[in-house]
Amino acid sequence: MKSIKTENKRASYSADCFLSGALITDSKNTIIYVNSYFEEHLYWKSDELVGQNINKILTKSSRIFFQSYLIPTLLHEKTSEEMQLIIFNGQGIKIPMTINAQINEEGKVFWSLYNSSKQDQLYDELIKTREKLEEQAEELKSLASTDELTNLLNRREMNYRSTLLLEQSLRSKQSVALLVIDIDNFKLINDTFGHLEGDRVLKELGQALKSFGRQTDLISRYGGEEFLIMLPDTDKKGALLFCNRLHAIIADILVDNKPVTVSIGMTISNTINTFIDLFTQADNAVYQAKSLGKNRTQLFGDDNTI
Ligand SMILES: Nc1nc2c(ncn2[C@@H]2O[C@H](COP(=O)(O)OP(=O)(O)OP(=O)(O)O)[C@@H](O)[C@H]2O)c(=O)[nH]1
Repeated sequence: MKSIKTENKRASYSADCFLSGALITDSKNTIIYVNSYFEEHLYWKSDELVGQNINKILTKSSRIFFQSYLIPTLLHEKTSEEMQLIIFNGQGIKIPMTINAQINEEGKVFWSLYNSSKQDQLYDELIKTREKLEEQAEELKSLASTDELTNLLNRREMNYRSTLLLEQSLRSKQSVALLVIDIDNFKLINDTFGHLEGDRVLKELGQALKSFGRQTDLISRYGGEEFLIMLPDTDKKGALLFCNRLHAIIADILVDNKPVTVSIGMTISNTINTFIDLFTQADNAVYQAKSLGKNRTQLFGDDNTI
């Protein structure tokens, strides 16, 4: 049995004691009750709202949502929880609110409204944090796959991408060209002009290769002064043309007013080559180019150099 004391205590509480909005509308969507939250926190006086259609406090998009979703849901389910609506406060400012509502048999709807601005801020912050983390992950990925000095692909990334590209090319029966490019007498540049000058040459060569190559070419710094390039969908003729032009643009890089030169070992894939096969062939070819006097391109398996 409830004591009289408890009953009295209950009676002294009302919807005005809660830190959330309470609102009742009738079956014609006319507001018939608002609690004091509306005056204290949303700057609406009770008599400005009671007798008015609920549309008075809803933004345009919220009205559409109210008519097309909320009311049908209430009629069908009798309750509707955690809906997001934007309402105007008495000063005309838009406030995001989370709504719980239930409908009774007479069609009266009992609304409880919670200000969700802080929740929205939290979502915003979560989204920003997630975007930041994604950016950082991208940066890390790029750092892990790029050579710091030249910004070209590093050896590990080149091995990975070349293997993929070669597999695709074998499937589509296209040939690829693999070039090993080795700067001539680079030790002499370092020893005579210092490591910083050597680094400048590496950087400039990296830039030249990048701006010269196509978007689909794989261009890497493979080791100290050795660069590896894979050209998709390229035959012997196209690759030789590429190498000739490469010698010309690299000659624009000067050390002590003299053009830098490179030796290039080149090979063209056939239908059964692996990446290791191709690399070994191009590496042998560059060795041959060096021994034949440097500053030239040597095609693997060919006696002539260019
Ligand atoms: N400045 C600089 N030098 C590097 C870097 N990595 C490797 N090297 C230098 O590159 C030089 C390569 O020398 P070698 O392998 O003898 O080749 P080379 O002098 O070009 O001789 P050839 O290949 O026969 O023309 C060495 O002196 C290395 O120290 C780097 O990141 N920066």
